[in-house]
Amino acid sequence: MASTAPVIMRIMASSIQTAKLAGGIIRDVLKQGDLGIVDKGKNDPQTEADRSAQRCIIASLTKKFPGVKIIGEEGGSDLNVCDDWLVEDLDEEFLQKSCPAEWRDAKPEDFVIWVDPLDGTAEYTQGYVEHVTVLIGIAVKDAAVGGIIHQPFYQQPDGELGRTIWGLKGLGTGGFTHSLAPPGEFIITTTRSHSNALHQQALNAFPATKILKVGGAGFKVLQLLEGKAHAYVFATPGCKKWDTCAPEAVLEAQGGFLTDINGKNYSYNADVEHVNRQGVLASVGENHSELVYKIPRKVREAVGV
Ligand SMILES: Nc1ncnc2c1ncn2[C@@H]1O[C@H](COP(=O)(O)O)[C@@H](OP(=O)(O)O)[C@H]1O
Ligand SMILES: [Mg+2]
Ligand SMILES: [Mg+2]
Ligand SMILES: [Mg+2]
Repeated sequence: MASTAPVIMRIMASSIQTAKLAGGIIRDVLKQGDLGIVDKGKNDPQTEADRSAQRCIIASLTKKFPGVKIIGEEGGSDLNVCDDWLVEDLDEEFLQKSCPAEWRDAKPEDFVIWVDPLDGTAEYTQGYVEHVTVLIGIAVKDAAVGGIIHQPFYQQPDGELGRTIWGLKGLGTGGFTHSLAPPGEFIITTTRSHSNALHQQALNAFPATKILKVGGAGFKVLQLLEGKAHAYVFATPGCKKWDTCAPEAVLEAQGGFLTDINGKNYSYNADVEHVNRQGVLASVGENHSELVYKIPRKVREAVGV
């Protein structure tokens, strides 16, 4: 099965296993205590966990899929890793599923894998570990098609740490229970560490009954999927393609939308600009275009159409 399944199914099944190992590395760095924080820019920390998790993910996926382009947040990594960090196995349960017809013939050169080894780094360094996710996004040509969102610090009912959520357009999602957000309320989830005046102007335009400020694009999209919020608003540049590729694919595989603040999906081919200049707007579905029109024109003009 493993060697005959379509490439996209093998990439997804391998990414599920790889995200789990990366999650273990992230827990280990925290346990050992020295985070090795480096500032990449204003409000843009990188830790030993970001660096090590990226090496594990990119080394494992490069070895398994040598013809596939992989782009990681932390830049060029040393792929010479110990055997313990090389993930060989595929998630067998996922491999049993049937590949949607539209992706069956996609070839290695059609893919770009966008890797955010640790989403929510600021929160990780501040102890809000439940906001942390590992994101592996799978694009085919321009579109975000598949995604893995792994939560290293999610506590399972049996006490085990870690949960892995996946989504593939045309197939569906797995690893969590989908819920609808409370009707009669309008709850927005948004950044807790990258706000600015422009973003605040957009937030003020929504009739929100509650605003949740949490870290990470992955965690915010999980809040939409689990019915904790109705919309994710980030009306300024700052997020990058590795932040949104996996969350977009998982959310849209569940019937939601993740777009820029003009309602347009981003492109995820290998040549695109990494920054999502037109911000992020995500919702669980039915009224996405109404949300787009709530954002003031001034904000829209400031980020460019
Ligand atoms: N102004 C900014 N500068 C740098 N990174 C930003 C940013 N705004 C958002 N991001 C990145 O987008 C992701 C989600 O941000 P937020 O938690 O504020 O919603 C984070 O990913 P990382 O933690 O992977 O770097 C964060 O660093
Ligand atoms: Mg970062
Ligand atoms: Mg990120
Ligand atoms: Mg990151």
